[in-house]
Parts: sequence; structure tokens; C-alpha cells
Amino acid sequence: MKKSDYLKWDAYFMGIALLSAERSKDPHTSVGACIVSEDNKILSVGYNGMPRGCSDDEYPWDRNSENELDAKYLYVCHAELNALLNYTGTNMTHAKIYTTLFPCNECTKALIQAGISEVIYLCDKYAETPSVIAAKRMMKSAGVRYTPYHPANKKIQLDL
Ligand SMILES: O=c1[nH]c(=O)n([C@H]2C[C@H](O)[C@@H](COP(=O)(O)O)O2)cc1CO
Ligand SMILES: [Zn+2]
Repeated sequence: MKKSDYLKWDAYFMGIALLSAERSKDPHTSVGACIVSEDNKILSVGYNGMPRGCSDDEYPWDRNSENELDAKYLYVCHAELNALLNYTGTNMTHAKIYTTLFPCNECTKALIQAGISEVIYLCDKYAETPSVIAAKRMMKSAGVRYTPYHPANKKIQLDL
């Protein structure tokens, strides 16, 4: 008989999003995303980080700064956008994105335009912000489903 405690699809893809988030250098919020085709093939992954050529050591990671230019927000590329940009194929229609944080309005525009049909998210800590409220409004209009991920198991252990 086959084993029953194998990793289910949702846990597998959210696990990959979480593992990708571990690559982030953001000291406050690490985000990871994994884009999956309709038939459960992984199309792309991404995490939040500085754009290529913009050194993690030179650019700021601060949240608050007197000068906006000295905070991270103008520079950092979001996990969801990186996952879209890392895709080398040509067709994302009906794909799903697993993301550890609910996408912002800017990523949402790009996800909609790329043909993503569902967002599965782990955390929604910025639900009250205009960015996320706008994101949900656009998803509803565009027919993009958003579904919170409720893990069956809290832990996936990897021993290296
Ligand atoms: O959807 C998102 N995806 C994403 O990658 N991010 C990134 C940008 C920042 O590096 C970090 C948010 O930082 P903070 O929580 O300190 O405001 O997460 C932020 C959002 C916001 O929803
Ligand atoms: Zn975003």
C-alpha cells in the first residue's frame, strides 16, 4: 500500500514559496512566491530582493527613514513580481500563485495581466492597507480567486 503521509500539492507549493522566502535579505518581512500551472507544474519562483546589480549591502533595508531614498520601499522587488519576471515560458493563463504574503496592488496588476487565475496566500498582515484593499478589489473585478492557505500540518521537516 502507498504511504499516506506524502506532501499534498498545496503544502508542496506553499513549502516551496516558504523556502524561497528564506533567500530574502529583508530583515523585517521575507516573502516567497511559487507560480504553478493548471496541471501542477512549477513555472517559476521568486522572493523579495533588490534588483539585479543593486547590491544587498549598498541599498537600504530600513523601513522608516527621514529621507524616503534611505528606506527599502523604492528599491525592493516584490516576491510575486520576481516570480512573474523569472518565468521563461510564454503562457501563464490559468496559473496559480502560492505566496507567503497577500500581494500588493502593484503585483496584483501584473498578476492579472499575466493571466494568473488564483492566489493562495499564507499571511494577510497588511489586509487593512489601501494597497491590499485595492488588490482585492481588482482581483474580484478580474475574476482572480484568492484563497487563504490553512496548513494541515504546521511543520515540514527537511534534514540536510
Ligand atoms: O506582497 C508583497 N510582496 C513582497 O515581496 N513584499 C515585500 C516588500 C518588502 O521587502 C517587504 C515588506 O516589508 P515591511 O513588512 O517591512 O513593510 O515585503 C511586500 C508585499 C506587500 O503586500
Ligand atoms: Zn507587490
